[in-house]
Amino acid sequence: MPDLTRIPVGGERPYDVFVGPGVLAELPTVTKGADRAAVLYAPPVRGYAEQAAALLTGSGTEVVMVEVPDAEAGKSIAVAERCWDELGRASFTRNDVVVGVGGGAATDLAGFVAACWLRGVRWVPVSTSINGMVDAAVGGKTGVNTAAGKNLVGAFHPPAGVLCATDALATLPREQLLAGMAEVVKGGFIADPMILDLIERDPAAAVDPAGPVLRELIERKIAVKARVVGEDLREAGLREILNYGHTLGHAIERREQYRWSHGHAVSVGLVYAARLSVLTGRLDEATEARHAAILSSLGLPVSYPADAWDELRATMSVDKKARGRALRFVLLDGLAQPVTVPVDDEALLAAAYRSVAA
Ligand SMILES: NC(=O)c1ccc[n+]([C@@H]2O[C@H](COP(=O)([O-])OP(=O)(O)OC[C@H]3O[C@@H](n4cnc5c(N)ncnc54)[C@H](O)[C@@H]3O)[C@@H](O)[C@H]2O)c1
Ligand SMILES: O=C(O)C(=O)C[C@@H](O)[C@H](O)[C@H](O)COP(=O)(O)O
Ligand SMILES: [Zn+2]
Repeated sequence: MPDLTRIPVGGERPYDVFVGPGVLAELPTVTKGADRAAVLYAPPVRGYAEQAAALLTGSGTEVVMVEVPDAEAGKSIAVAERCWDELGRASFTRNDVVVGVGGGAATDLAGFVAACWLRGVRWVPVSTSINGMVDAAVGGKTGVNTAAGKNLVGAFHPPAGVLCATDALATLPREQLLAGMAEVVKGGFIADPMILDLIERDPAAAVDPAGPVLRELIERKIAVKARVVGEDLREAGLREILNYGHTLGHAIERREQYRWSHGHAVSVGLVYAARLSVLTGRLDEATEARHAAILSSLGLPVSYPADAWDELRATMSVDKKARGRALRFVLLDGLAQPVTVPVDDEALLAAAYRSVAA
């Protein structure tokens, strides 16, 4: 029997997240009833996608394999259109299912392809990266990037179930594993401080894919996300807290033309958001200092070039939380007390940037 944890996600279309080694065996159950499955994957996880395909074929499902460009290069309308062509060629119907295998980029794309095909077919992310497991695969936010910015085109389309393949972490490049920890740390600051305690106690154990601490951290962060998206799928309010650190983070990703990983950009964005929380009179400096200390202990970046501010500030204006001309930030009123507030004081925004300016 595989050692799996089940984390339920509520809301109008509830589903389960399964976490653990051997979780792929659940795929035929989660896709039950589909005549066809399109398995979308990027080259680094081809072997894993082939295992998924073999299981589906073995359970009587016809499989179409669709290899997509890796990482952010796959999150484009052009790639999505190629996937829809494949679904058309395979005569995909509303009875069929899209399976996305890989990191957050592959599952964001797969979910978006599924959300649009026939105005919405079932989909299942099989997540193979930390970022994917603790964040991207859970919650039904799907989408692609455009020239205007990150994730600006997409849909809320909850999956039929989520499989977090912790055994796949053995092949995840170390840098990607560490990058994924930025979203885990985010979860600690906005909702579950035990995450921070566990990392501070032993940062090396926290990123050991063979040890129990990383598994606990993954499950804790999934539980945070499950609680939030179960209550507010469409980001009408509460869900915005999951964007802590992302206003600046997304701007950095775009400025770097996605050569920086999402997690690295979010890491800098978290330090910035913490400083802004202090400057707006909300957060104490000790909690602010924990941000950079914890992120640095995991080998994550906490600074960015000083001369980039003007460009980053301009990009932040297309952040999805903005309303009219006003930027809105997720800040902390204290540990695990996130709030979304408008900040229109340009001097304050620039002053907060000095905390990350290298
Ligand atoms: N939808 C959401 O709610 C949400 C949440 C967080 C992040 N995201 C998105 O997720 C993306 C970041 O996800 P990511 O950090 O997983 O990056 P990624 O998907 O780009 O994966 C990073 C790299 O690791 C490779 N990889 C993944 N799993 C592997 C494995 N087991 N073995 C070997 N290689 C493996 C990938 O192919 C890629 O080369 C961003 O596009 C971000 O916007 C979305
Ligand atoms: O699930 C959410 O909601 C999040 O904000 C989680 C983020 O970590 C994630 O990067 C998400 O893709 C960002 O969403 P966006 O709407 O700001 O693009
Ligand atoms: Zn994120």
